[in-house]
Amino acid sequence: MKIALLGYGKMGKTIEAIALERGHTIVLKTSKTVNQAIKNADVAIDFSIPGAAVNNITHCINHNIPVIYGTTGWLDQYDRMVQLCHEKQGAFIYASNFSLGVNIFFQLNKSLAKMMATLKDYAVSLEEIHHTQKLDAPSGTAISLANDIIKNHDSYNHWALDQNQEKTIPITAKRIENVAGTHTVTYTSEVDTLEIKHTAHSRQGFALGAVVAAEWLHGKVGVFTMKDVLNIG
Ligand SMILES: NC(=O)C1=CN([C@@H]2O[C@H](COP(=O)(O)OP(=O)(O)OC[C@H]3O[C@@H](n4cnc5c(N)ncnc54)[C@H](OP(=O)(O)O)[C@@H]3O)[C@@H](O)[C@H]2O)C=CC1
Ligand SMILES: O=C(O)C1=N[C@H](C(=O)O)C[C@H](O)C1
Repeated sequence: MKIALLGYGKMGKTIEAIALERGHTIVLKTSKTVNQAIKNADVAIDFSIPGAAVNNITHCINHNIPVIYGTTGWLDQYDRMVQLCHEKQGAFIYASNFSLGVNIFFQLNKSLAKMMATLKDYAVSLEEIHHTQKLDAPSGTAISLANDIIKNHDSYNHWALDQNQEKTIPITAKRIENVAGTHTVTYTSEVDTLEIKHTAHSRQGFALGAVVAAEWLHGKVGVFTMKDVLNIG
């Protein structure tokens, strides 16, 4: 496949290496606003900045280029982009986390939330740890985990960063040099604590997942998720 990389930073470079290993060609790599050169691509993979989301996704969909979207911190515009994709019969996948491990962790989190919903003595909290260059907090993955708990546990209807309020899942975001991404979901009662945790050892898992998603999306029309790509859940 001919791939356009929108955002050529830490993730863009990791994706390039994996895409080349898997026999793909990189026809565009840019850290600037998307331009006409994208029209040669079979698929675009975007790991850039939240402020570029609407422009980059719109540009790709208007040029009939399927989009794999990994940038986090822009979800207030998600429904608008989904609508555009349907209107133009484009192809689009957003995932807060493309790694296989985290997508299995998402399923565990949902099952655990269903089980814990009847055990009212336990309070849930989330912690995410990332490298110090990360622009957004909480992480997109932590937001996905929190939203999945809210859907499956009737004691919660909001999440909030560093706040303990009624019916609200508190999220703590820590920034430590060189941490690729660690997420922990904790249920605590007076008598014990139950935790599930995912630790990324590098960016390889995210990058491989994004390339696998691009291979899967090529030739399809519609809005999909990693659950469709990995056929889980
Ligand atoms: N979904 C997932 O699985 C994962 C998601 N992410 C997310 O991906 C994003 C990027 O992460 P990371 O690679 O670590 O960040 P980096 O800061 O290393 O890279 C971002 C790149 O985007 C460039 N850029 C800035 N403006 C634009 C624009 N308008 N169009 C295209 N590129 C632009 C930046 O250029 P310059 O430096 O010149 O400003 C930079 O090269 C983040 O939102 C992060 O949360 C990260 C890992 C996994
Ligand atoms: O910025 C990162 O690095 C990461 N961002 C994603 C997120 O916000 O959840 C995914 C992963 O945790 C790494």
